[in-house]
Amino acid sequence: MGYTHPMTDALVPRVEDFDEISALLALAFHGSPEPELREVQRAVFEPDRALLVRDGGTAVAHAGAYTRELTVPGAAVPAAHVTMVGVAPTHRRRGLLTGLMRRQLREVRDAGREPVAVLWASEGRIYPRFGYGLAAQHLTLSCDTTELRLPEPAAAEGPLRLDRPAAHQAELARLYDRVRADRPGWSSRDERWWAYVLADVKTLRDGATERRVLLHEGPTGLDGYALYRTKAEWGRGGPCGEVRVDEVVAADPGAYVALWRLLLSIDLTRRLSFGAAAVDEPLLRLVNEPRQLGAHLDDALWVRLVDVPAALAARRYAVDVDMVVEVTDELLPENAGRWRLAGGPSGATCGATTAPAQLACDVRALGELYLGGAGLGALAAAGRVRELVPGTLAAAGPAFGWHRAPAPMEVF
Ligand SMILES: CC(=O)SCCNC(=O)CCNC(=O)[C@H](O)C(C)(C)COP(=O)(O)OP(=O)(O)OC[C@H]1O[C@@H](n2cnc3c(N)ncnc32)[C@H](O)[C@@H]1OP(=O)(O)O
Repeated sequence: MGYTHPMTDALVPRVEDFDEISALLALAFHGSPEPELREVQRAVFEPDRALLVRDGGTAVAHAGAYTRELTVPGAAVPAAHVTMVGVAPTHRRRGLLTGLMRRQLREVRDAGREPVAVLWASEGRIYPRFGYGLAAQHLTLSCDTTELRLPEPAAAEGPLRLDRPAAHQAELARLYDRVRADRPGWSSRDERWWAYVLADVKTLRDGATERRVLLHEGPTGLDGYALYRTKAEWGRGGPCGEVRVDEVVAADPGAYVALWRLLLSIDLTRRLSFGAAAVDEPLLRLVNEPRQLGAHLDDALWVRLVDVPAALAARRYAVDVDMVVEVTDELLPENAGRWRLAGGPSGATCGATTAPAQLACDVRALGELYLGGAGLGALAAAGRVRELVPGTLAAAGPAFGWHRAPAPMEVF
């Protein structure tokens, strides 16, 4: 049986189809189906949220979603975490992805539970056409640690312990949840997600050690942890090993510095890499030579407002804002029209209005602004937001910002 139109032909797979989906994604991402990784991914797979296209019985296109919360400025909102998107090389550029994205967004919208969708894109050019805007960037650090010093501690730093991460899952989860509340871009992690995050697939270690957790004890218990591994290397000048940091979570500045002090000075290592640094990572404000952090800017989260008024009302705003915005949305026409947003640091409302608009933009620009990481002024300067009433940008710009930059953690 061949396919005719992916909007109608995409099926909701069964859990038993996972191996086939996994093989399709390995094909699309140029990997080989790897049994240990497959089991880790199977544990978080949500078949009832997935869409699978078959051609003559063979899986040729897939898109999935995870049910998680996303921290946004001042709140956490249910968000469809879109994932595992792939089309077989033999079936690309025939509109399969377009059909899957349209159907997925329609289903999320009609279910009415998640006002936004969020994803990591393999390539930035794929998702804007579906209304996704680049809402969060991140830094990858590649440092020569011999060039970096941290300030001496003002007071004695708490004790540090090293252990196997899995032995501390519940403690890590409690701390993560405490810190997550104030970090737009972090996603909720239930037990399954913690198992996913802590899984340490051997074939993905690239010659490095197993993953370790570094724990910092504050006066009232655990207040910081780092997940990392090391890789031994020897050169003509002697040891030149590498520290590979996956995650640093600290509820207290003292814990943060203590963790980094150890990570930056592990014996026999000379380099450190960290792929999940925030654009406003405190380390940039601590080291004596920020340039030597070797920071590289990358795109991270792409956000799509699925229900514009519900999404805009769900986040908070840095300062009071009251304005009317005219929105266009080709894929979800319910979002198009004029919306009055009235909000501030303690909450917001948003509803349809016939009042004249002060700003105009497409739904993608709103996705870009949603986590507080993109400037309204920058979008206006790019011609992507139009100021219809002079003065609106200056008044509304600060409202859409936030005191912390959005900073995603794991790639999902
Ligand atoms: C959230 C995630 O999982 S991100 C991971 C995405 N997956 C991958 O990168 C794996 C490898 N790539 C693929 O599997 C496929 O190429 C996909 C999924 C990116 C695209 O699937 P397709 O079915 O070929 O997309 P489709 O035919 O619907 O293309 C729609 C439009 O997007 C464009 N487009 C799609 N993918 C790309 C791309 N990678 N680069 C540039 N343009 C692209 C097409 O040219 C087309 O444009 P047009 O409408 O102007 O003709």
